[in-house]
Amino acid sequence: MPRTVYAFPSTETLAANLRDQLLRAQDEALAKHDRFTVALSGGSLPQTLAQGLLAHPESFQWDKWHIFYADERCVPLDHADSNHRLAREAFLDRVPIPTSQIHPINPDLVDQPAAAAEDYQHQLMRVFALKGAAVRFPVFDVILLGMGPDGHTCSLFPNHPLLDEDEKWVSYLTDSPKPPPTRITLTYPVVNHAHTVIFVATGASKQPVLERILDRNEPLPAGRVNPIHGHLYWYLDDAATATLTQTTIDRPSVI
Ligand SMILES: O=C(O)[C@H](O)[C@@H](O)[C@H](O)[C@H](O)COP(=O)(O)O
Repeated sequence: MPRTVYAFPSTETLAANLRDQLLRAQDEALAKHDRFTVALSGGSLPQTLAQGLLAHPESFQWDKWHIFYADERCVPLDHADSNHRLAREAFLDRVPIPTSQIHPINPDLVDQPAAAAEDYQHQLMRVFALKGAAVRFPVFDVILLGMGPDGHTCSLFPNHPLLDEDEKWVSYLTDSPKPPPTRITLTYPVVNHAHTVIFVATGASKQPVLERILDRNEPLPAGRVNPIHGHLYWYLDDAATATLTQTTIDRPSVI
């Protein structure tokens, strides 16, 4: 798997370069098929995306975008803990993606996580409409991920049995060590079939976990993201990377 680790001097420059990469990914996707499929996580990611995307929204073909969530908390869609609400407030409400192409969890199933995960897999199946038995997993054009201080990504937490899921596209958990406890998440096979996976992590608080994952190759959940046919990018800032000593870091000229 090809891997590129970028460090930028600020969140602003990171966001602008990320926008540029998403534009290239969108154009590449639309040259192949008539849609651009993106999965988003929560945390600070939607705000960082907003900083880049909303500065030049006219560059994008929003009517081709399909938004899914890399993970979601099983709460009503307008709840303060909802990743969908976070993304809407950050940028989705301000770009013309057709509502039918933004895919939150089914709000009627937030009290039934197993059914919510199954329903979400069906939402994915409808968009990806896989043909042929050989195609087992959807291929997202881009999956955008954050990473917690414990190395979790999506809702894949250290030492959790979900790390071994190799069949389902979407799983659920009721024992997330980070509240709220009940969530659904994309599984490794889906993340690792994506065309492009991008981690975004900024700030000095990420130094210890980045040392473990990038310098020491510890198999924490984020470190186990390994796209089979795709490219893995780390979008980091100088603060996050300051203590890395073993990792080759690309410092592109910023746009
Ligand atoms: O579901 C969650 O609990 C969060 O979404 C979480 O997974 C977040 O993405 C990471 O902790 C990174 O968060 P930051 O981007 O804020 O560092």
